[in-house]
Amino acid sequence: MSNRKPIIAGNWKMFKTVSEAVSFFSEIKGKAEVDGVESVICAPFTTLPALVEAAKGTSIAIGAQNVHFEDNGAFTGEISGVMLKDLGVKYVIIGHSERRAYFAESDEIVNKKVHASFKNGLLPIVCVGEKLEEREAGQTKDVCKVQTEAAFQGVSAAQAAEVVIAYEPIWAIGTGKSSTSEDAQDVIGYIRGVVAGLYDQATADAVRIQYGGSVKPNNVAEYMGQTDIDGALVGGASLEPASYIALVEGAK
Ligand SMILES: O=C(CO)COP(=O)(O)O
Repeated sequence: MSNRKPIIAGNWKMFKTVSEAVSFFSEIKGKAEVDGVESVICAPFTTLPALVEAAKGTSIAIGAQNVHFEDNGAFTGEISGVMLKDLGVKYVIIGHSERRAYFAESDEIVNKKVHASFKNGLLPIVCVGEKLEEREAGQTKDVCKVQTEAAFQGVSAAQAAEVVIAYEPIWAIGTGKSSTSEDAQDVIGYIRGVVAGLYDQATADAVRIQYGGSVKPNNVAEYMGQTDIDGALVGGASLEPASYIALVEGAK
């Protein structure tokens, strides 16, 4: 039905110095490169120049974990899409639940960042997902719908087709309590339907949707076996070279 290319993205969060990042990369080079699977490392800003350099001539893409929505200006401590593009970064994670929770990132800011990404030739990985109490209250799909619709506001169909969505139930992040693959498929299939409602079925069929939350080498294949799950956004298990390589291999 679709020819979506599976995409495994490691989200290192606030881990690794430049030398640790370069050493990691030298170990995954040639290994976390599997035909038919896209491999992306989303790393701290400080490591990006070295990683982009190390990734030259490989099929591994480099991503950032945040971007400011303005191109430049008096925004102390922020990094813009212009700066990331200049480095050679391809992807940027937007709206991770940790940024929503600890840095007051609203749906509106997420949307502005999605626009800033496209303006600067970066591809957004937009994170959506419910809190435990929202899940228990039966609000999972409603929460994902609101977050997805907000993120895509004013985004053209051609751009939308290039967005990667990461469905990350917050209660599954870093807890070892992963969603079952059936539950993840249920929500991700629903999110695809939300995109179809905003655009059309062809656009929705083009969008890649990852699952994230305690994905490990031993469960990645199970998620990948589901119709609508096109990859994984992985925190903890992306930090060790052998584990990251196994994730990419498991996504074949
Ligand atoms: O937040 C995540 C990826 O963005 C998931 O983290 P873990 O894989 O450590 O649960």
